[in-house]
Amino acid sequence: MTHGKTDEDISNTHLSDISQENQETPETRRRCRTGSLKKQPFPWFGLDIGGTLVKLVYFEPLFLTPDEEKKEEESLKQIRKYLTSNTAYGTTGVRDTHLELKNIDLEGYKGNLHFIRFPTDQMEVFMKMVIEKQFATLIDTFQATGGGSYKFEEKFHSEINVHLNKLDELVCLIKGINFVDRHSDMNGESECFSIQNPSLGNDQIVKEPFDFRNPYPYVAVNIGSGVSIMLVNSENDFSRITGTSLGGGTFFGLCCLLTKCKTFDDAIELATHGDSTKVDKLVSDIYGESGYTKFGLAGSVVASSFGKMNSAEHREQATRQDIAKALLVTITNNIGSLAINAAIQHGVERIVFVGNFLRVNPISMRLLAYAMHYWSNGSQKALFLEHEGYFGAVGALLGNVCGS
Ligand SMILES: Nc1ncnc2c1ncn2[C@@H]1O[C@H](COP(=O)(O)OP(=O)(O)OP(=O)(O)O)[C@@H](O)[C@H]1O
Ligand SMILES: CC(C)(CO)[C@@H](O)C(=O)NCCC(=O)O
Repeated sequence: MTHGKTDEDISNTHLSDISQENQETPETRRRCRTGSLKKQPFPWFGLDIGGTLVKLVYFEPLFLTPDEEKKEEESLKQIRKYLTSNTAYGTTGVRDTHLELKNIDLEGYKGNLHFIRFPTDQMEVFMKMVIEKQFATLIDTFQATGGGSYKFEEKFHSEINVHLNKLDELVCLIKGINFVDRHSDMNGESECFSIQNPSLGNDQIVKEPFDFRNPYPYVAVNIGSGVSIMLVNSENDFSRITGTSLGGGTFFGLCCLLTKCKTFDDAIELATHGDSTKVDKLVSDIYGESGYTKFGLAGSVVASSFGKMNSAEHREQATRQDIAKALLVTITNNIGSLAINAAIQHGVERIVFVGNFLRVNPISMRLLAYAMHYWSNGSQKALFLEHEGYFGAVGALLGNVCGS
């Protein structure tokens, strides 16, 4: 939970505040006189430097006019080629090709939007790439959001002479959600989906397209390293209502600690083959099979997460897979509980879950969908978006120095 915060701390934010954090340099002022992304020189990037992952969104313009083609410097062509012809950068950078948005319209240009991520602790490698691939000869300012835009600002400036133009992470997130939802069905798929029959006992999910064109109000739950929960009243009006430090970073961190797994994908793979009931104490373990009927707690409900691990016998029986699954269930259910309370408190029906914790993670999606349905008697609905953790970076791309 967000501890020690007063109502005054929970401030309403407007998208027009997007450039409040900007510390303009003479150069950024010069470049943005016109107030339009279109007038920014290519390449167009949006950077979201999070607590665990950096997300980089790159707009690849198609169909440049002959004049623009002629003017396109050789180094710009090289950047375009490097980013669009590779799917891996160094040993840790990945381009999520399945998320590429083709032929989208941006400020009068048609182009493809590419989605790239790498671990935040590999920032040195990214900065080396910026130098080697001559990004810095073409742009001197990255539109950047996330806590790392503050943390790394000085390093970028002093080491590679690149400015980070800081944009608020939650403003970028909401702006990015809105933009991607409106542009992504060009690939023939619905960006927004719910989960069919989430109560089914297995971890497979069947996605059901959801029309997100008129979504307001909705609760947005961003599950990154930590979790932020926002009430979104309209595209330009939202507030952060609560959050929790028990997020994706907690799952991954504890899983590394307890199972010795090395990657997030391995942690999810372990969980896929685990049985959390070997680790958690259920209501049936306390009350017997019938559960605590007087207060509607079925025997299958978790009474105490990790509650069996005080017993040496149970510890011996629990596998790495069981522990990974119990961790995933624990963290997911806790987030689900905060989300449903927030939605009920504010009388909101739609709860949109985003963030990279949901990457390759159908188990959590199903659990969240089930929990929203179960705890609200069907009146609240969990929604998910295909581009999961990339909305902040998209918002940064759109929110150039002058606002867009
Ligand atoms: N390849 C990966 N490496 C590490 N974590 C991953 C990976 N893929 C998914 N995750 C999960 O996603 C989480 C990070 O999500 P996300 O990128 O949305 O947040 P962030 O921006 O880094 O964090 P925050 O917003 O709290 O600063 C990790 O904590 C982990 O649970
Ligand atoms: C600190 C941020 C906003 C960084 O993205 C995120 O990790 C978060 O919302 N953490 C939870 C903080 C809290 O509300 O307890």
